[in-house]
Amino acid sequence: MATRPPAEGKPWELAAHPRLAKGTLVGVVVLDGWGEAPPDPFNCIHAADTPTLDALKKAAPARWRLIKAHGTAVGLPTDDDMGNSEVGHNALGAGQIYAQGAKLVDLALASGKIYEGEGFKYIRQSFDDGTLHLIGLLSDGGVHSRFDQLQLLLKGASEHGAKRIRVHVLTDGRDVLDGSSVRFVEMLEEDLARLREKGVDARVASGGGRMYVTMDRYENDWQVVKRGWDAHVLGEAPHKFKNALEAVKKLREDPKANDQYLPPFVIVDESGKPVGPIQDGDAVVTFNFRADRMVMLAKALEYENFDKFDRIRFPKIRYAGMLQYDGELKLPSHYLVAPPEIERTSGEYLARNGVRTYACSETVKFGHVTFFWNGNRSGYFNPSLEKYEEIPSDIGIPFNVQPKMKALEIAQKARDAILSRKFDQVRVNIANGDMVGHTGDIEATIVGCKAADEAVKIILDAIEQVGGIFVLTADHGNAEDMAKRDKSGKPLRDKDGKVQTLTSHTLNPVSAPHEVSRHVDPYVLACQCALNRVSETVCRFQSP
Ligand SMILES: O=C(O)[C@@H](CO)OP(=O)(O)O
Ligand SMILES: [Mn+2]
Ligand SMILES: [Mn+2]
Repeated sequence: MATRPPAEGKPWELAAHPRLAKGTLVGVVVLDGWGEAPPDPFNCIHAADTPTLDALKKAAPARWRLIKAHGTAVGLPTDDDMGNSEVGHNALGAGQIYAQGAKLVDLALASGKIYEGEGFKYIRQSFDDGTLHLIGLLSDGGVHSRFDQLQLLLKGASEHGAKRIRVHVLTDGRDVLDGSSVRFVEMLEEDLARLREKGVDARVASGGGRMYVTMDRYENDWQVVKRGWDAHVLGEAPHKFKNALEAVKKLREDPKANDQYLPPFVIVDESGKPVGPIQDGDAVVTFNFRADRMVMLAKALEYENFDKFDRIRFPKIRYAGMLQYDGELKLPSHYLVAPPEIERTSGEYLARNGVRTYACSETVKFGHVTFFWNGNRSGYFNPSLEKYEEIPSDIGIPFNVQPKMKALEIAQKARDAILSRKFDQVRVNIANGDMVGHTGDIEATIVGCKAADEAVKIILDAIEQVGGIFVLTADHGNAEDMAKRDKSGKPLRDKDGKVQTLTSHTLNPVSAPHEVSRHVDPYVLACQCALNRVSETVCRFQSP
């Protein structure tokens, strides 16, 4: 049980809902990456055939409202920050807004407190005799990491005694434009050159594309992490270069190259020796603040007993995460910045009130409706009341090739869970808008959105059969805008006149229902005026 004693004066018991009978099933459907934007050829949701959602909105337009899912509304540093799954599902699951990792790291860096914390003191013990390795996403996307934070950390670590630094870079192309890896590596190399002028031996040591190297999540494919381990830790990769700029430029010469999927590479010296494998006595920091895509690497770096792949060598290092990524596993045990303490989540309320819940998605989004939903805690609150079901995602096939993903399978599982009447809350994440949207393939994203709509129909039909209610919403935008735009909203074109593809999330709002029933007379959600209120309402609907 991940439950804690009640905070002083705050009982866990939920008050009865004024109108909704106890035992009414509540379906919660999160359409991942499904924002609201005007009709436009680059709005895949609009272009797709989505009769279920169209009918819902057309039948009762007043029941729908737009809610913000980006920026400060979900705890991000500024309103220029696009939404993402972690902050979206944290907000939905917790029913409250917390200053998120990005913001907490900003504050710790600005105040210098990051260098006074336990985590930094711990890794600093390696600075005299060992190397400091920084591993993370090289990007200013602000979803998993930020380039300016890496810059500050490099500067601060060297000022606090790091004499030898190796950076292991994961190229992005998902939260930022494809091809921008070259510019980020150039900027990083300039910073490292400045550090070298000051006598710090600082270099890039290895790298690869985030989706192919290191940053897998929810144990979808350990081979991704193994490729990263081999390059970062062992100094072994199929591609070897003299410096990182040459690496990304050369690897991008392949006409099919894509920053998200660059192969692993290591940087070698004149004699062909890797410049920065991780050795006994070194310090390692994973500088992403976001949890999901760092947990697997953190396990490989921290766990003595580990059988997911053959590590070949398990160096004795001092390892710290930028944040602690998993509050239940306390992983990693050392971290530079304390994560948001997401307390009293709806999942915990439901468990403490005897409400039975079922959560389901496919692997690539499974932790969104479990781990993120529960405030970045793995595991159940009360296994006798909860069932979490994972549909294995396709491995090794890009999602634009299989854009329907597992939408149908998720819907069928949810339908069975609803009709079984064994659960009071059934929540799912349907991944297509987001995962196919990230590929930048417009045709495929349109197919994916249609599949998501079909899945919604199956789930809502089942809810209707048992007389339940539903909350249908999204965590942030993605598929509704696939074009990079100028300030006036006009699509930007590259030098060949082609519209620049937007693979990232957006700043667009998402829709959420005011009222949550297709058939029962309207139950106006008491306090659903912002994303952060949805889950609180879900709790209250289910109160005994
Ligand atoms: O794939 C991911 O890691 C992010 C984008 O970086 O997407 P989401 O927040 O939807 O999971
Ligand atoms: Mn998402
Ligand atoms: Mn996404």
